[in-house]
This record gives sequence, structure tokens and C-alpha cells, in this order.
Amino acid sequence: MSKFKIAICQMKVIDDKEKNLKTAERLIVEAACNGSDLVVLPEMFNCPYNNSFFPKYAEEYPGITTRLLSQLSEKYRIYIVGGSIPEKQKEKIYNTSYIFDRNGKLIDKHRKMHLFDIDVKDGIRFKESDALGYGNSVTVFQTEFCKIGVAICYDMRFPELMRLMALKGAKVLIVPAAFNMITGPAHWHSLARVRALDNQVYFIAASPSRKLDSPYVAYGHSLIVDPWGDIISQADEKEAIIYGKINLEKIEKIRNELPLLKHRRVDLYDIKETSID
Ligand SMILES: NC(=O)CC(=O)C(=O)O
Repeated sequence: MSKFKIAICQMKVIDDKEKNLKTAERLIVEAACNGSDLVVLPEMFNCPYNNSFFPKYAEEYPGITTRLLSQLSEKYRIYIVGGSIPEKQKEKIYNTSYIFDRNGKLIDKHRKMHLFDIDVKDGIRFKESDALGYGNSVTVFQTEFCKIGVAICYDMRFPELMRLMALKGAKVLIVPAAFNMITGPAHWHSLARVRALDNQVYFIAASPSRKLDSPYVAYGHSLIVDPWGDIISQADEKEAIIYGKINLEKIEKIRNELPLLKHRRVDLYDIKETSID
């Protein structure tokens, strides 16, 4: 099967886990009833995105959130990329995406590898590593359609990781994310488009909707970008579901016409060698 339908549920996230799960369920059911094969939720969809909330909302696997996602994927026969949630394992908390197949089986999980430790003068300061542990593995899994890669938010700023997923065979890169009102307008669209076109893949970027009274205000604007770099579907800042048709033949066509991945001079690049000092 070379075509399938992806939905992004750009949901509002509030300080109430039970209500967040109800919102996620309502949107997933709607997306499934509209013929989606794979449904994506945003980063930290069950918890406000702020260090102070992560310990209270964190769950061990399996927990109330992952059980719900598993049940919904089995009931509606859809894949679910479950955005991310704070995952508790022993004494540590991770920013983790759980991925379920059409039978409700957990087929993979991704722990955010690059933590959002930034300090933009007069803009935004965030230090995710004060609260969260680092993920250490690249996530690419097989579906009946193609291989799919998953990374989380700040991970998308690292072209090496995106390229690695493409080289492992991922034709679709899915990134649950929560850019903010400083970095969102500045970088969100450009990053999603360039990651799609330099790897010649579909790029799916899923944000929460904007909630102005949150401690961290998400930008919204969830996007589906095709392998030519064109935006084929986009939300504004409000709660919404957006849909996109994935056409794997389009990837083949573009890769044949413009063979970027074949033209790489890997004999000349050694990324580990490069120093930034
Ligand atoms: N929240 C993030 O992880 C990343 C982000 O907002 C950005 O890179 O900008």
C-alpha cells in the first residue's frame, strides 16, 4: 500500500490529566472515524509543558495514559503515535512517546534525546534537563506502509538525527512538539520544511493548541510537509485536527529526479571530527 492517511490532533492541554485524556480520546475517535490510518498527538499531551508539572503527572508503563492509547488503537484499528508524556522509570523521568499498532500493541517508544536547555535573552529560558533524563536511542519502526521515525520537539533541530532516521529507511518523520511564542514564529515552519526536503520524506510536526494563560505557551500551527518541502496541511493556533495523505510514490519520484541521498559525499564528511570551539 503506497498511500495512507495521517491525522494530527492539535489539542488543548490543561492542568488536569483526566480532562486531557478525555480531549485526546475525543479527537482520536473523530480522526479515526474520518478514515485516518495513523493518528499523532502533541508533546506532553497529558501534562502542562513545564518542569514543575512533570513529577506529578509522570507515569510508569503501563499506566492510565498508555492503557487508553492501546485500547483506542485496538478498538479503531489505527496506529497511534502518542505525542509524549512524562514517563517515570525508577527515580528518573523522561519525555517519552509511546507508539501503538492497529492491534493495541506497543511497537516502539522514543525518549527525547536532546533536552531543551536554552536561554534566549528577553525571550525564553527553559532547562528541561533539571527535571528530565536523556533518551539514548534513535527510533524507527516498521508499519504495513513503510518505516516511520519518531523524535520529540527539540530533537528536530538536529539534522544529524533526522538524517540518521532517513538513512535507516524512514519515509515519514513524526515529531510531537511544543515550540513556543518566541521560537515558534522564528523557526517552526522553516525547520519542518527543511527537514522534509533535505531528507525527501514527509514531515509531521504536532503541536498542542495555544493557551495564553499557560506557564509555557505553545505556538500551535501543526504541520504536514511533503518531500518537496510543500506544506500540505496546517492548523492555526486553535484546537483542531488536520489530515494529510501520504503518497510513498511521490518520495520515490522526487528521490529519482533529485537524488540527494545518493549524491552525498560521505567519503568527505566526518561529523564527529568537527569541533565547535
Ligand atoms: N520545546 C522544545 O523542546 C523545543 C523548542 O521549543 C524549540 O526548539 O524551539
